Amino acid sequence: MIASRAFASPARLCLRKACHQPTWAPVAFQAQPRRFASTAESDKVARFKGKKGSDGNFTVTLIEGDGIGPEISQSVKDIYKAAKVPIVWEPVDVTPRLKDGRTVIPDEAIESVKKNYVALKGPLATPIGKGHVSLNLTLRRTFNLFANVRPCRSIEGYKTPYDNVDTVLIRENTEGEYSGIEHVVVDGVVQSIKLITRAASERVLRYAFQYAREVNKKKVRVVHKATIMKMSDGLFLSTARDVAKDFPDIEFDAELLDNACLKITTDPGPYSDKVLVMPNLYGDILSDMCAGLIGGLGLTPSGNIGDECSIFEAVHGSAPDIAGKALANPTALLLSSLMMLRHMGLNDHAAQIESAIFATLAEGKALTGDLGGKAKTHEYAQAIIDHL
Ligand SMILES: NC(=O)C1=CN([C@@H]2O[C@H](COP(=O)(O)OP(=O)(O)OC[C@H]3O[C@@H](n4cnc5c(N)ncnc54)[C@H](O)[C@@H]3O)[C@@H](O)[C@H]2O)C=CC1
Ligand SMILES: O=C(O)CCC(=O)C(=O)O
Ligand SMILES: [Mg+2]
Repeated sequence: MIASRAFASPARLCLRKACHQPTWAPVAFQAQPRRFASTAESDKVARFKGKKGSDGNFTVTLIEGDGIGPEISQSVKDIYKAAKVPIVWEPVDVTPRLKDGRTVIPDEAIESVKKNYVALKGPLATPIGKGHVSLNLTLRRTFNLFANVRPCRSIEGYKTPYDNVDTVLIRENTEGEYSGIEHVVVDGVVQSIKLITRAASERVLRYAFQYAREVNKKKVRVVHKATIMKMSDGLFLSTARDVAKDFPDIEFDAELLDNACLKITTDPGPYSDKVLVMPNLYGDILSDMCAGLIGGLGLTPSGNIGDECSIFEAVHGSAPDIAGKALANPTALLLSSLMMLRHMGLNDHAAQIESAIFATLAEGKALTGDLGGKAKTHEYAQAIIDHL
């Protein structure tokens, strides 16, 4: 089984006029370090699970996304209809708008997610260099989705050099290397600031420990480079050591990022009893790396979890190289939607669709091109429907 169950207004923080991208203040910046309070209250935070209407249906915001987004979203919609999942989709457009020099998500989309608490999202493309900021990151910051949970598990019947992958990466999702604080120092010299706060670190670390308990993983491991980034990763690591004291039932240790890459690709087995938690960039890269071990980005789901809203999306991007050709594998978005269903407590529907996905993959008759098959996106979705 794929492991599952798994706001503050953005402000402008620009150190120099030459800064070419709108940037953000850390969501919960605290100038003064503080001692850790008792876990009791912070561990009991309500994570809203969606809202059931009087007709018994949940309304869920749907952001279809760019590139392959509409194709894979259609597969999810078709399979959900066939499985009679009690969800009414509320599609929203997140085409960015410029407001006071900042890229913003349209108000209608923000209101929809705030109202429904839960959203499923296809990939959104980000221009390289100049152009709008990442809408993916913008959404995560807008809704304060502080933990990005990325499970990755070998698929039974689909052969890769590894048959024992079962990793869960939890990525700090609001700051770190992706804070977007960049400026030109002088011509030819730019500076990008990796912002780490104790508050945001503590929040995601606590979540990682709670998650480990919930999915019966024995250990939480911080992946870091505090040898080099002594202050930033150092703060993340020392915060982890403090938080670990509040979870005596969960073992805790730490590993350097480069060594973690070597060890996971050599033998992922020893990682199956652990939850790996890390700053933003490391989680982004390691999650694509783990996807490569099980058959690629077409297979790996994720959930962006906040205290109020949560947005579920695949690990992959808009895949412009295959967009519009019905070649995309919708499994990653589908599995993300199953994380969403479990988050909402719709476990039976999740289990039914999950079994149909894994039966279809194991049967191997209707695989998409990324898995060596010839099936079009909708043919693979139909095969899943036939297995329901
Ligand atoms: N969360 C999000 O919405 C993300 C958005 N992006 C954005 O996506 C755009 C494209 O980025 P890339 O670096 O090309 O990464 P990508 O993840 O879109 O694609 C990488 C490779 O994996 C393949 N691939 C990805 N998803 C697949 C699927 N479902 N089925 C079959 N093959 C699949 C693609 O064809 C490509 O060869 C960029 O603008 C990037 O910023 C990238 C990652 C995450
Ligand atoms: O926002 C983007 O363009 C890429 C984000 C990304 O790679 C990820 O969330 O995994
Ligand atoms: Mg990525």
